[in-house]
Amino acid sequence: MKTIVIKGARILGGEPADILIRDGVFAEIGQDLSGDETVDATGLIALPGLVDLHTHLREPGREDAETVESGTRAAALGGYTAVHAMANTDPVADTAGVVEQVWRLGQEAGHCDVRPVGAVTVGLDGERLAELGAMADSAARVRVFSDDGRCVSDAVLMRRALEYVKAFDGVVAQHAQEPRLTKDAQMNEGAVSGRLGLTGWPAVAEEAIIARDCLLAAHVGSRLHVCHLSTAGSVEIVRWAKSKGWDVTAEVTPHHLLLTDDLVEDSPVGSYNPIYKVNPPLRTRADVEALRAGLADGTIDCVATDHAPHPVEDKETEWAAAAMGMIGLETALSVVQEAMVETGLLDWAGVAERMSSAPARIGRVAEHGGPIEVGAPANVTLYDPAARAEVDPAGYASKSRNTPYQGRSLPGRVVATFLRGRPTVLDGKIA
Ligand SMILES: NC(=O)N[C@@H](CC(=O)O)C(=O)O
Repeated sequence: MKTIVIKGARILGGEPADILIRDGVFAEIGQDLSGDETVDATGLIALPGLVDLHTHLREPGREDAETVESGTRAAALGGYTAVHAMANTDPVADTAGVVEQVWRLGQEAGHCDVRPVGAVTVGLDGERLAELGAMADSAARVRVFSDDGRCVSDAVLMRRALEYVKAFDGVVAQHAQEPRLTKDAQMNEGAVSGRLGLTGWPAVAEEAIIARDCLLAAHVGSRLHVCHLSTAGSVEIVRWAKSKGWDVTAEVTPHHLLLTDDLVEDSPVGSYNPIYKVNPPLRTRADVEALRAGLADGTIDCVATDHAPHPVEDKETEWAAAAMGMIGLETALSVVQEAMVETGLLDWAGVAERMSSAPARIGRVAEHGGPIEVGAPANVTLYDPAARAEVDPAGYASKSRNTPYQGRSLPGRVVATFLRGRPTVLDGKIA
C-alpha cells in the first residue's frame, strides 16, 4: 500500500501537523513528513472518522428510498467511517440472516463500515423478543438492539431485553414514545399544534418511557441507550440517571439541535410543509437550548443523525399522510458546527468526542472513534470549517431528497474521509 501524507491538518482544531498513513494506520505525526501521495490539508481540521449510531439505510425492502450502497456513500461524504443500520427494514432485521445480509452489503459497497442494529422484538411487533443472541453471535456481531420507529412499550419485554443483552455486552437503544399518549400524533403538543389543529405529541410521552427505562436498566444492572432525545425534560431525566451512576447513554439529532416546531406553521418553504414532519417531532426553542446544554455538558453523549430517507411521493403530500423523517448524513457536521461550535458550546475536540469516540464506545465498534495517534487505525475526516454553501440536495448521494435545510446556508464542508488509510472521499467527492 502506498504511503499518504496529509499536510498541515489541525488535529482536533490544534496546531497544523503532517500525518503519515502507512498500511492503514497512522505511522507518524509531525512536521515536514513526506509520502508517496500528498493531500493538502491547509486550514482543514482533522477529526477521527465519524460514527453514526442511528442511520436508516432502508435495505432490504425500500431500495427506492435508499440502499446500503447509496446510504453509505452519503455517510462517507458526510465524514462518517462507520454507521449503525437501523432494523426497521422489510423484512425486519430480527434474525442473523438479515443482519448478515446488511453487513455484507456494507462490505461490498466499501464506503464505510456498516454495523447492523438488531430488532428487539420479532417484526418490531412489541410482543416477542427476537433472537438477540443469534444476531450477536452472527458475522455481523450485533451489539446495538432497537425497535426504532416503534417503542418497546411493554415493560416486561423491555426488562427481558435489557437482561438478555448483558450476556454479550449489548445495549438496548430505545425509541422512547408511549404509544397511547401519541396515538395519531402529528407534531409537538404545544401552542403551535393548538393553533394548527394538529394532534399533539406531548413531551411526557417521551419522558415517561425514558424515566421507566432508566429505572429498569438500573434494576437489572444493564446498559440503556436513549435514541433521539427531544425535550428539556428528557435531558433532566438522563442527567438524574447518570448522577446515580447508572449505565445510561443518550443521543440527540442535528435537527433537534437547530430546528423548532414553529417552522411547521411559518417557514421559508411554507406552512404545513411535511419536510418538517419527523419523529420525535421538532420541539420548542427552550427544548433546543436544553438539548444544546445537555450535549455540551456531556449529559447527552453523542450526536446521531437519524438519517431517515423517504421518496418524494411519501413526503410531498398533505401533512397527515406524509412519512416522518429527514435525511441527515450529508449535513450533520455542518449543523453541529452551526448549533454547537459557532455558539461557543463545543470545541472541535468536543465534536470529535460526541460524533466519533462516544458513539464508537456505545456501539462497541472496535477500531473507530479515534484517537488520531501513531499506531491507531487511520480513520480520519478532513473538514473545512471556513467553507459555506447553500444546501442543494440535488447533488446528494442519498437516493432521497427530504432535507429540511434546502436553500439554507450552512457552514463547513467535508473535504476528505479515510477508512483504514484508504480515501473514500477526496476533494468532497467519492474517491
Ligand atoms: N425518525 C423518523 O421520523 N422516522 C424513522 C423512524 C421513526 O419513526 O423514528 C424512519 O424510519 O423513517
